Amino acid sequence: LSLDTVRDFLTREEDTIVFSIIERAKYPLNLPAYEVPAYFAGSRHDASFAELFVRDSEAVQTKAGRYQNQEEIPFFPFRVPFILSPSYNFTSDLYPAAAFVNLNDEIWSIYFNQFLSLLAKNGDDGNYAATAASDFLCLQALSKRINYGRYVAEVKFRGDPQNYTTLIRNKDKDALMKLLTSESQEDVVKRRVQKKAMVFGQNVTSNGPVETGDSNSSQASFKVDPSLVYKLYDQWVIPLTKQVEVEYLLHRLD
Ligand SMILES: O=C(O)C(=O)C[C@]1(C(=O)O)C=C[C@@H](O)C=C1
Repeated sequence: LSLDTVRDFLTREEDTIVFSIIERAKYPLNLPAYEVPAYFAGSRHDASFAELFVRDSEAVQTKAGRYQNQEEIPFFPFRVPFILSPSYNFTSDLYPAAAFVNLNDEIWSIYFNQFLSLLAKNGDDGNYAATAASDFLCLQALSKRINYGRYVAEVKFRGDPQNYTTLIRNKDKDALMKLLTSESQEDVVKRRVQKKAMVFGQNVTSNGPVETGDSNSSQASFKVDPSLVYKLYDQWVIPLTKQVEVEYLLHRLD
């Protein structure tokens, strides 16, 4: 585990995030998937269709062993007596007492309450299950990336244990945030994801050159507005990753 390898991981995860939001943008908003039907209120199904879809999908993937690797954390943890996949002895580089840190609740809420209406066009085509399936992929990709802040923080702690230890003992969140921040790196990340949205989301035809999205071409030629992907990282993904890093560090000496 080194700063280079964790950054390589975050870079590769960008592809998954961009592809998954391009897929979600195929469908209109499909609002009924996110509302709790009145006839469910108070019952054990008191949740939106999208939530029920994620719960059941995660239950299947938990049984299949998906969360045996600590890199991924389910939104709805689910206990199973045994798992179906061949066993594998995952080692973890995380500090055990801090490994639980995650921001899945915040990710869930931002995705449904703030991001989705910026991504999907208004409308309802009834494809609720396909829509929820693509939401699930977006949520998994975002969760994996943001909660990977635990690994980034572990690397940073090991690289400078003395300074981090002092700040952790003082529970100085602001100073921890400052010490782990690299504004130049954040800038690289945001510009790169915007470019990925242009490259992965361009319209490809069999003849003529590949359209490269320069800043003059209209945004309508991209499947997802590249500036929305920039905003996703600028306002949510990077700040939440940093919050995960701080929370992890606060438990790093427990
Ligand atoms: O690459 C790092 O050093 C990270 O901590 C990750 C990250 C990010 O979310 O991309 C977060 C904080 C830093 O300011 C820079 C980048």
